[in-house]
Amino acid sequence: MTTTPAQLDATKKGERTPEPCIVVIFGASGDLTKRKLLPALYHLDQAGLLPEDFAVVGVARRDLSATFGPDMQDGIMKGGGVDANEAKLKPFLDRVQYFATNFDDDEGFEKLKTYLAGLDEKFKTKGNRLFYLAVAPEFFADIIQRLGKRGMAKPAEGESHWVRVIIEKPFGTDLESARKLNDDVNAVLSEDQIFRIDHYLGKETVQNILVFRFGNGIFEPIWNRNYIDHVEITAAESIGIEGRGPFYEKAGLVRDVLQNHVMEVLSFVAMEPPDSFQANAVRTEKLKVWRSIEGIPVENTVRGQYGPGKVDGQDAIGYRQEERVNPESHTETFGAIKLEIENWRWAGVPFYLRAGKRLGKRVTEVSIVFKQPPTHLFKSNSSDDKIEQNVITMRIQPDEGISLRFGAKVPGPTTNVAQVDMHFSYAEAFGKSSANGYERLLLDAMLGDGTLFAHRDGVEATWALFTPILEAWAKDGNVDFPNYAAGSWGPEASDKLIEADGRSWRKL
Ligand SMILES: NC(=O)C1=CN([C@@H]2O[C@H](COP(=O)(O)OP(=O)(O)OC[C@H]3O[C@@H](n4cnc5c(N)ncnc54)[C@H](OP(=O)(O)O)[C@@H]3O)[C@@H](O)[C@H]2O)C=CC1
Ligand SMILES: O=C1O[C@H](COP(=O)(O)O)[C@@H](O)[C@H](O)[C@H]1O
Repeated sequence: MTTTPAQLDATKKGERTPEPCIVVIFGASGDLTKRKLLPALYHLDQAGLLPEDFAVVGVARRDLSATFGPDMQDGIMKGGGVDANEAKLKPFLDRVQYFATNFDDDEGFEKLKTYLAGLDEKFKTKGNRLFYLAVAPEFFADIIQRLGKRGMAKPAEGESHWVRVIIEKPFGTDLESARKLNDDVNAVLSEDQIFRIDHYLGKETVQNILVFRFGNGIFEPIWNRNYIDHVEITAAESIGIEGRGPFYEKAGLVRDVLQNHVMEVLSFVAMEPPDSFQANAVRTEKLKVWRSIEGIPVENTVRGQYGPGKVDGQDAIGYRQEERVNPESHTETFGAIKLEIENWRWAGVPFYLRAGKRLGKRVTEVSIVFKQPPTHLFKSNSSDDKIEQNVITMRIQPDEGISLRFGAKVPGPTTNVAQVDMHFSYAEAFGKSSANGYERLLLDAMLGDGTLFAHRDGVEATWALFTPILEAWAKDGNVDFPNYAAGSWGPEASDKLIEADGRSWRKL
């Protein structure tokens, strides 16, 4: 991870160094732990951002005690794309331990409690715990209940250590299940102990949306219905479901990406300035955005599923041909919606959101498309002599950066206008970073800072928007899937959704 001078300064001053603690990862042998969590912890270690007194304990079902070290080395270096040699990894791996238990084994939890207490002695971790639930959602409530039952979820009277729990997504599958999960979790833990993770909030470029808007004086005055024609958010992936058939069959694109990642990004684009960058202030403003969306009519939604096609010049199979997927599956792998935020700033400005698997390329970006100038003074270089609109594009990934598209005079004896781009690139300005979003969020959770985590009300507010759509889709079995070819930009209906308003998706 490239560490910026500011980060290092903060670290030297001890401002961002957590207290001693043990990070306990449930689901230690899983895909997420190998590909994202251990690499992120290793990056933090290399950047000097972890406390000196620190340990990681992986918990899973299989007995991997003997092989966990080498397995993890392999996982970190290959799965996480970490560029490190054994000598650099060793001191980190010495602090990574493994504990085998079944999640439904009460006795296993009792033993885990004793084991962690032993590690406190060895690593001087003072009883502080960050539990990370990197497990299938059906285990979230169960594990928390067992922690509660064994006295592991809260410090006892007179004890001064802390206990925090990171919960992975998806947080519920609809409004009702999200409410139930919130109730179950809140029965054991107080809200300030709960860190509902959405790794998009850990991405530098997502956080930079707030810095761009509220850390500069020039953008906010035009960030409203008076100047903005519409907003587009695209989260396109070229990959398919990567062997996660059973998970994806139950989830689908809306539950996997739209309800969480895309709605989080939307809230940063649309929220009012919070009165501070503290968790409660930010959460309050995000919530107001979601609550100002007065429902999304099903006519303003499009669903799709990829069929066979070509991605990056290679043949790609269709979703229904993927392993462990129903050959007649109705699960959506693409979603597009149009919504409006009924508040003073945004009334009348449509937001078009789309996300999907196996699209033309991997790109996540937000485009703010401004209104046309009031008169047509110059000749445009475009074939239809159309007045182009200014666009601010915030590229979340890859090629992270921001660009402003505007008209410029084409050199020559006529006064023709062509569209040009002014571009800021993260990599050019700050160097390349391999951070995956989890570094920042793990660090924040160790520090007890919930600003970049989802809150109970927020999760329920976004589910309240998507549950009726999912229910309407489930009732209407009349789907014509597959309806887009792998490697394309989604179903035709997605283009029609925006074209019906005389607009079109930006070419990416
Ligand atoms: N993978 C990803 O890219 C992403 C994942 N997530 C979320 O993270 C969570 C984990 O996902 P992922 O890592 O892919 O899942 P995996 O299926 O790869 O891993 C599941 C883990 O849970 C353990 N486990 C399962 N059942 C039990 C049990 N009864 N007792 C003890 N251990 C058990 C497994 O251990 P064992 O090997 O011993 O069976 C394994 O370590 C999910 O909620 C997912 O939605 C979120 C974003 C991205
Ligand atoms: O949570 C998830 O996110 C990934 C996309 O994350 P990114 O950081 O690679 O953009 C998605 O592929 C996966 O299906 C989903 O579960």
